[in-house]
Amino acid sequence: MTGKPTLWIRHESTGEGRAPLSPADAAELIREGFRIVVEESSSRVFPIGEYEAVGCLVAPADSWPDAPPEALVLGLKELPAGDTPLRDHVYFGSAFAGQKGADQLLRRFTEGGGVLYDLEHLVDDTGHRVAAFSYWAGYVAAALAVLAYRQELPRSLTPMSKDALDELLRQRGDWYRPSGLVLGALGNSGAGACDALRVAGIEPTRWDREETRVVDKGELLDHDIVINAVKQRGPVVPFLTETDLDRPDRRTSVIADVTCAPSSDRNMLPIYHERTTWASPTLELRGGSRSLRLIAIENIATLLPLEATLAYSQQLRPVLATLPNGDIWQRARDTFTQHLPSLVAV
Ligand SMILES: NC(=O)c1ccc[n+]([C@@H]2O[C@H](COP(=O)([O-])OP(=O)(O)OC[C@H]3O[C@@H](n4cnc5c(N)ncnc54)[C@H](O)[C@@H]3O)[C@@H](O)[C@H]2O)c1
Repeated sequence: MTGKPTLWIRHESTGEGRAPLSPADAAELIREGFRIVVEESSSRVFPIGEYEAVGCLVAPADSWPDAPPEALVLGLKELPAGDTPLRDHVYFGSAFAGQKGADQLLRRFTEGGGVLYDLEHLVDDTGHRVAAFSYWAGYVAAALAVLAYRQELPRSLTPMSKDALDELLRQRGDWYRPSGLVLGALGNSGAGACDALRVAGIEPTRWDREETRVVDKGELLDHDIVINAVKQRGPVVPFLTETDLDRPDRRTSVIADVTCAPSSDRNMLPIYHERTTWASPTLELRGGSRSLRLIAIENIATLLPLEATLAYSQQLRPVLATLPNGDIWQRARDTFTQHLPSLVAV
């Protein structure tokens, strides 16, 4: 890429309501000289007219394979299955950690002469991700944990507005107020989790690195609700293991794990093996009178597509503005290239 690329925002074939860029941020990039094409979408939280009104061009849903060669396709979630060669694409490709189908996907990029700029790997010079859905992931996780605690979790969870979620969350009446602990409280997800608990009338106990130098498991499990929003970069000593769940002094009855990485060596809560889902948001870890339920949903911020998109887009826009040759993009290209040699071995 040399000059500013055309940004081509694709429809999310997974039915995702979030988008990588809001109409307001698209308008800003257009003012900075970008040409932006937006595909029509039945699932996106913003109607296509809002993009059109700020000067974006409109294309039919799923027409990105025919985008002009200079276009940089921008999306969030996985592509529809296929084997056609791919050109430059920005999205969560999930292909750099040996995931299922990763080699085939990377091969499609090499065949098409394209680069996969993985949103997970857009990092600054200290290695920090430049855009993430963290705050709203923490918010939703804590909100669902409170609702699960109160046995008020809606049967089927579908995207909603923050007002609607907060309305569910606000404590009515003078019932017992559960206690809540947020692990990783000083981080982005942690901040969201704390805010959601406060909406529910719960002032959270906030633990971060300082408070977990030596983990007091008794104190940890003395909270009705525990939210794990910790981010670890290497192998860890877990906060809890399976046997801790049977401690007679356990008060905790709902754990929400924002981290959601049961098979990772960075998992601070090796107490479950499968994530939970929108269709089945809680997993019973212990039953009976001392029940314990877990919530661990990937892409959990999808429940609030508007807030999640606005926050994400605000972080991504200044990074997009540095295309094509900003350091972040150069680093992302290097990351892509570094993951290609594994293809030679297959
Ligand atoms: N489920 C989802 O949809 C979803 C979405 C976004 C982020 N996440 C995950 O949420 C987690 C947090 O992400 P983030 O962006 O908020 O990270 P962050 O870097 O903003 O915050 C992480 C916090 O964890 C703290 N921490 C690290 N080690 C700790 C320890 N041993 N004890 C206590 N605190 C510790 C850090 O000091 C920091 O405050 C990550 O694992 C991320 O992958 C999940």
